[in-house]
Amino acid sequence: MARETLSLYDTTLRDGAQTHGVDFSLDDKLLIAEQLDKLGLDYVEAGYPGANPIDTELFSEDRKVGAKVTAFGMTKRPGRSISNDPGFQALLAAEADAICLVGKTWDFHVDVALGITLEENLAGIKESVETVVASGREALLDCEHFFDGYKANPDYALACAKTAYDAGARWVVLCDTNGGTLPEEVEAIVAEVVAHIPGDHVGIHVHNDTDNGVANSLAAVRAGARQIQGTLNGIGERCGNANLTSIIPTLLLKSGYADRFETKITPEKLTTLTHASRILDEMLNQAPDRHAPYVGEAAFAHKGGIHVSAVKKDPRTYEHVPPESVGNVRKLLVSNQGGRSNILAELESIGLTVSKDDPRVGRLVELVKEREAVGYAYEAAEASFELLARRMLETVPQFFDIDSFRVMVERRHNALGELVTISEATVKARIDGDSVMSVGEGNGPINALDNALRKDLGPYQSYIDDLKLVDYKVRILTGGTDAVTRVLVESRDGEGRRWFTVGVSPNIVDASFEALLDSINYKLIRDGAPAPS
Ligand SMILES: CC(=O)SCCNC(=O)CCNC(=O)[C@H](O)C(C)(C)COP(=O)(O)OP(=O)(O)OC[C@H]1O[C@@H](n2cnc3c(N)ncnc32)[C@H](O)[C@@H]1OP(=O)(O)O
Ligand SMILES: CC(=O)C(=O)O
Repeated sequence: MARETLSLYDTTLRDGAQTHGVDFSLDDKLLIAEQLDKLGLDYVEAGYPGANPIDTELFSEDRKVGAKVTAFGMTKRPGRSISNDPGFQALLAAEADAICLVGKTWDFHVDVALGITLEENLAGIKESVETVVASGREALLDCEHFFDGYKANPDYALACAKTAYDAGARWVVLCDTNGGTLPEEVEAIVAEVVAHIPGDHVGIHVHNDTDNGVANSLAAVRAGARQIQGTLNGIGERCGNANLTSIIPTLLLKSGYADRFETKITPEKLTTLTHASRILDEMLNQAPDRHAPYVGEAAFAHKGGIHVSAVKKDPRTYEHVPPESVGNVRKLLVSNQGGRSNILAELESIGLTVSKDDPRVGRLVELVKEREAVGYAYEAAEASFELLARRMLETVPQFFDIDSFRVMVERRHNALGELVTISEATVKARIDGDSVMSVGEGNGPINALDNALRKDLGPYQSYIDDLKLVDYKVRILTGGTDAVTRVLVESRDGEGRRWFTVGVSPNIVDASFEALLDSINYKLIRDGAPAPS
């Protein structure tokens, strides 16, 4: 049976820009638009020309990509002609393939927000859509608050949508603007709309205020809508928009959708999904959501020993889709929830071949469990696990020894009379028989200690010159006087490789020092530094 076409419309760069804490530069927008285009979206709504200088500049040039570049704006201002409406003129001046207008469809909003009659609003929608069509661009109408409007006054909400369709809108998009509608309501209302407007002209745009953004979009498709609007990672106003990063793989990989519909996203393009999702986070300078469906780091991470044992036999035992189909990877975690299978899988991934029956594997499992019981967390610190395993399974060089360290924090007035806090650290190391003393300063005691430790490692210095401490996390594990501190350190080198190490101690400086030492030793081993003579 021939599959029906579904149109995918991305509004990361417009509704996503309305996310609390998100500000895109022009370059950010161009980079994300490129990713969306690679992924195979039909429309990229790139912004709101006239609303701010970045969006106006973006639409001042022809930014041709495969997807239809769409400019967003509102229907004409009440009481003004279009020629006398600067906002509408900015839209018409935009270099865009399509123009998406937002129009009021809830009688309450027409009354309260616009303060005009219901007829005036209908006339505004008609004239606005007709003007876009006459300009040679494809027109879409985002029917703002459609579902709330339909519940309050179905005839009027439908009349607004129908007016836009009759005026030539390619898509009439039903919006759950306040995000409070539930899937069963969406399904019932969309089914009623498609009795009046053909489904292949009806779209859905929902917000996630009841955590039903994805479910509502799929409900609309089941009821007959054929365009879905959403954003990468579900960013957007308030609780976000429908998450395309979840919707897209669901459409391509799940029966009931994959066998009924086709989109421009091929299985090959789908493998760029995880990358696109992470690039957006990187750009927004935020940690990716580890637990995000399909693309999160934990989406295919198996921790329970029973799971790992079965996944090694056949991944389908605990995975609903293959991770590689969305460009993600499987992770088999080492932790106190694991057994021999977890450890063997991790050893294999770091290139250590050990037989399943080797007694050292059992000892390593026990050691991991003992250390996790006192606060270590190896699933988050794979480099520290690798050091632990290598030390048990092979001979690891002792590159240097630390004889002692001292850290000092002093608060005092400087020569200008200002109150300043100074941190200084001294580290005494023995390297190849030589004693080396280094002093470091920093913006805090750990930074000073890190600087001192990495200042002079003699013959090993060139191996760690490009090592950078990029993240540092502290967690107090038990309360009261018995509290221990766990420190997780993320390091990166000049080749962009990242690794995580852990230290645990009742003393935060000691815990940090242990994690820093692991990080340096890991780098020396990975880069093949020679053992001291
Ligand atoms: C559901 C959505 O996400 S819609 C998109 C929301 N996104 C944004 O608002 C981001 C970009 N917006 C902006 O930069 C500004 O709001 C602008 C440039 C569009 C308008 O700025 P201003 O002219 O200062 O107006 P302001 O933002 O204060 O108020 C919006 C005006 O548009 C009117 N309006 C709102 N929706 C519509 C509509 N669909 N059609 C016509 N007019 C509308 C409002 O009644 C209000 O008019 P009023 O000032 O006469 O009361
Ligand atoms: C248009 C839009 O973003 C909304 O109604 O939610």
